[in-house]
Amino acid sequence: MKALVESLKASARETDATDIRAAFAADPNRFSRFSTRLDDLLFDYSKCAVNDRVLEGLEALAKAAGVEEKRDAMFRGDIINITEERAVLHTALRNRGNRPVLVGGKDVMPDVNAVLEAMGGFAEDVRSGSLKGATGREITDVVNIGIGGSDLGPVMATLALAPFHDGPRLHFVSNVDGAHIADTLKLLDPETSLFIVASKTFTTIETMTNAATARAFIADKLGEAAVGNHFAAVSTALDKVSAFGIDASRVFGFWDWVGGRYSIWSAIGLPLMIAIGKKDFGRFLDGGHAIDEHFRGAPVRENIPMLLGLIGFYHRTVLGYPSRAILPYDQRLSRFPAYLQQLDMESNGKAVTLDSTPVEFATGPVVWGEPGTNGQHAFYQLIHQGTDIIPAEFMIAANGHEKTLRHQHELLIANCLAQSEALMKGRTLAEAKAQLTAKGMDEAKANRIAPHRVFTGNRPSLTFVYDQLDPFALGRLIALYEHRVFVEGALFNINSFDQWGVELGKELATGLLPVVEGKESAEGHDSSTAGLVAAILQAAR
Ligand SMILES: O=P(O)(O)OC[C@H]1O[C@H](O)[C@H](O)[C@@H](O)[C@@H]1O
Repeated sequence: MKALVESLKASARETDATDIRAAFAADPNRFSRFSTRLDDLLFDYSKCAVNDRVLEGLEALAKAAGVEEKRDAMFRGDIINITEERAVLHTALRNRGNRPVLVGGKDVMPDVNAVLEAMGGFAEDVRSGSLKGATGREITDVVNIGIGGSDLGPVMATLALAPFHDGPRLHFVSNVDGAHIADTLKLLDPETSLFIVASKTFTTIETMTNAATARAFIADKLGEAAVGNHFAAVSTALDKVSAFGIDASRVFGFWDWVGGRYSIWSAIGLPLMIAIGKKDFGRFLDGGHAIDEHFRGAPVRENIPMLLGLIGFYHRTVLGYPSRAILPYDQRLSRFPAYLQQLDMESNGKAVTLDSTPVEFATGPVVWGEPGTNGQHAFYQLIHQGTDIIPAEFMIAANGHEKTLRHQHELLIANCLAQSEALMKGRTLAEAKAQLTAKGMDEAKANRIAPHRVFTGNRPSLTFVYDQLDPFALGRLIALYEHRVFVEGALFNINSFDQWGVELGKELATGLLPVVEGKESAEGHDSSTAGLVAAILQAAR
């Protein structure tokens, strides 16, 4: 693999692959050669630093890394999460054709369908008002209490699908910071509120603490006996849920073969289903399934997640670009970058291979972003003229939902396309100077100012265009990125499905709590930690 990566570096150098501007000038068909479509979804990667030779090299790399075999092993239900000894089957949750999926010889589909059915019944009862609070009033507000994978997916998707939201109001509480739940509870009437405690493990301290606060809110206002009417839970740890006192009829399970950051398709999606209804949630699953079928069947050069992964690997590992910016020109995708941060960085932020040896090259990039056009007025300066090259990933709908505001949508589109054009084309020193002198600036001043107005160009970007952001389109987008992360993880030869990196901080926080509470001394901690604790305790009221 290392040798293949080196030869890709050489091909990029020898073929001037990073001179994207020259590639466009030389080939009027570049767009049609380096873009592909799946129904209304267009994927344009012509503004990336690729050419045929590079793509051939990347295909060879994918073969050598066994990406397709690894993909098939995932869909088959092999134990590919080797450190946790689990299958990885979020795809079974959206397996709309009901093709049998075996785990330990047993088809999981009947259980998957049973939970989906139960969620549907519960969601529709909440939405129709037939499910009532303890005092007989309808539910107007649903609060999801969860964090990480038990929060980001539902938050992101609920915002994304606002035009389809016709159920009760939704709120999300994740942070252990008491401010989060306090600010939320202020908005609620306990008689008409329903809390969903969402936690795969049902041990996460943030979620358990917030759930206890919510429980007290109901018990204090409506009495202990009312708690059951105002809570539901989603978890794989059903024994722990029953200990919390939530009735089995309001508990929705999932399985250890669903990773937290891949769990929006499972019962973790319950808040989204309550917001948009069972039918639209089904369309969301359909979108994910469409990508699964595409990922399994399409040849590499038409396979969007495969291309996305290969190009991602190429930019990151071969060309050494340290981060990628996710820039949806879609305000409703405002939390999509945060969602992808967990998906990508928790999956591929690893430095040990599946053979338990250190990796030989750079793995997952830093993932970040904000919706356009807002980002343009904040951090795009650095993307255009900073010293790092940051591949940008744009996404835009051909149609907004606001029919009477088509003009605003046209402005949005123009801005999105202009950014990728500017990143690719840039502005030379001669062009910058000519612009200044044309405005009447004298030669000496123009020489001084022009360098500040130079854009190197050749900054890679890729663009997704879809018809409109609806449940199907969102499901498709998420699944595309899931499989992209999979392809990159397969090339890195790492386990994309564990997350040991989050453990140490949790362990130390548990150890520090008694010190922060003033019950134990800070002895044994480093002087910075001890000094910070002392300062806080001194100021504590
Ligand atoms: O769903 P839970 O078990 O409460 O876990 C919530 C989150 O916390 C952990 O620390 C993991 O890093 C995440 O992958 C997970 O999504």
